[in-house]
Amino acid sequence: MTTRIKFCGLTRIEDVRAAVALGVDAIGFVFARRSRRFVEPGHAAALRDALPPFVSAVALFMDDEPDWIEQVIGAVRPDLLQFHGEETPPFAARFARPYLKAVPMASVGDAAAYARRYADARGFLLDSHASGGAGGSGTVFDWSAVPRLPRPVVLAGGLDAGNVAQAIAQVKPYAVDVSSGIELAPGLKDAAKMRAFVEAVRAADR
Ligand SMILES: O=C(O)c1ccccc1NCC(=O)[C@H](O)[C@H](O)COP(=O)(O)O
Repeated sequence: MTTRIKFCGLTRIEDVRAAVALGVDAIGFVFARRSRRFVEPGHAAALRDALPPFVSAVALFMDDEPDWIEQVIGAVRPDLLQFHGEETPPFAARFARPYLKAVPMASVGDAAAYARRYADARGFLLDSHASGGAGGSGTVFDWSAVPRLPRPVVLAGGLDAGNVAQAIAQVKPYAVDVSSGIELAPGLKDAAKMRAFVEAVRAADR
């Protein structure tokens, strides 16, 4: 099976173009203001316009106000929302857009029960949320704790070109998601690391 690839936390047009040229499936833009990878909606809209058909734009939020989320949706027209905080299932559903729910694997005891709560989620992004933080920590969690889930699993948290093949072999996720592992600095991606990551995923799929 082909493992889908999402690159997250992009802020520069050259990084978006490089990711598209590598054939990634989705690009994540972070609209949580506390993030070091935050992008203004107007700038993200320009980045989004560089995406060809069949490459998805994903808008990330973390306990943000509904007005802010609506503003971002209006400006960026994301294909998918991604919620990283304590958003409840009704809150996540109120925007009438498909969404992923991030599951904080470092703190959630029963990930399957957690996932069942979010009956409307299109998939679950399993991340470490290291030290009670958000996402994008660059920290791996214990992959043996990944249960069978009723909808697609997007594996995130500390992935890079060196460990993603092992992660795919062990978890067999629908998709992998990376931010820190393809960066020079927060929000600034590295062309060589992006390429190495995609090549490692393709090799793992063969
Ligand atoms: O990236 C952030 O700064 C961030 C802030 C608040 C909520 C979510 C955030 N990022 C989510 C992600 O980018 C993914 O979880 C990520 O791909 C995994 O990150 P990493 O461990 O750095 O690869």
